[in-house]
Amino acid sequence: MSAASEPTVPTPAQVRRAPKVVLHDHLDGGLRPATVLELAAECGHELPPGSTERGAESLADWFATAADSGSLERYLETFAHTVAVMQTAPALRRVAREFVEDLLDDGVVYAEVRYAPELFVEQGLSLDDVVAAVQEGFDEAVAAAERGIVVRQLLTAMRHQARSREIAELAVAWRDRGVAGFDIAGAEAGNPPTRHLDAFDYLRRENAHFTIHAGEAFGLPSIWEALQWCGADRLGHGVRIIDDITVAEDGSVTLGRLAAYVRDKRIPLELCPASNVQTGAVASIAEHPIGLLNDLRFRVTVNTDNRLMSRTSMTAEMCSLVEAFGWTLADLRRVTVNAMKSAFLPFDERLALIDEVVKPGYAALDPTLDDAVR
Ligand SMILES: O=c1[nH]cnc2c1ncn2[C@H]1C[C@H](O)[C@@H](CO)O1
Ligand SMILES: [Zn+2]
Repeated sequence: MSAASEPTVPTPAQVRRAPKVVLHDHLDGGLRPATVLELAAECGHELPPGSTERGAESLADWFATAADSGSLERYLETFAHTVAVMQTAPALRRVAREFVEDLLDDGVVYAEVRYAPELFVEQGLSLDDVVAAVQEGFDEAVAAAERGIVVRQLLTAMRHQARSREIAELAVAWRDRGVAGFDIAGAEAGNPPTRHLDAFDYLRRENAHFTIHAGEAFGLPSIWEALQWCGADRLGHGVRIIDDITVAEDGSVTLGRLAAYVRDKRIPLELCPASNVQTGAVASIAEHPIGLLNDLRFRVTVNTDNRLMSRTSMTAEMCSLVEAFGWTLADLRRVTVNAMKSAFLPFDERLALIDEVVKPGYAALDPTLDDAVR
């Protein structure tokens, strides 16, 4: 559904050029396959059998196929091969720099990039060293870019581990040096958000921002805990909120109390369609709740999650939504403005990006686009 009077169904070329905002994109899920090969050779990491001989294309296939597992746990196993090659400062810097170069190529104008610093200390880096190396890589790419892009880090704690308070403190220590917030990730079942209440309490006392992976591989209780016990600003995925929405045969829709709360409070949903299909959270893009959630005016945002594992990009995600749901340029603009409104950036900076970058970028694609953004 579109707010424009004459809906414009965008072409893939228009989608590529459209300004994009990504709030949920993992650093260790977005390496270039060729870089994985080179870094693995440098550090002696053994990749899946045959990868080195068959080259980057074949390694890309391996990641996408192995991640296409129908289970979050098996999807996450593929990260062993990216995490292993990111254990030095030069490797982290390179991965971070290339990550931003690829975002630029994809038309992204604002990105929050997350990763778990605790995973990169196997060879002696401190947590501070890790954050500094990633920031250097981002800064290099931003400085070299031909157009503007704003990039921030989100520091993730692994939910099955016990370092969340420490990582939360790290996020606060780096808050004025490129880190915009905090997150927890990893296997959701058996590791509820309330395991990390101490970290979340601390962050709230520090007036800091955080999102929580919730409602991806586990359902409503996880979303409820993330919001009502932990105080999350946003939901990483949150797709299972659909379980609290009933559509009757006549098409009328009833929201349960939690779904109503999420919509009433404008809680941003960091939806990642391609990733959800791979982990089995949804059966197909066409059946993804994002179509209904967008129609019902939840605060929907579109994200990639892991570009390598899900063989995706913001352009690809948006094109798949245009194809599956007939989304127009006005729909793409709405989710982009939604994402920018939901960013962990100061209000004036968010507003400036919406007014000076996002809206003019869409107007350049279609000057007739209705100016009223829902
Ligand atoms: O979609 C996800 N759900 C839960 N955990 C995830 C997802 N994508 C990546 N991760 C994990 C694997 C990474 O090593 C970690 C930090 O980026 O976060
Ligand atoms: Zn994720």
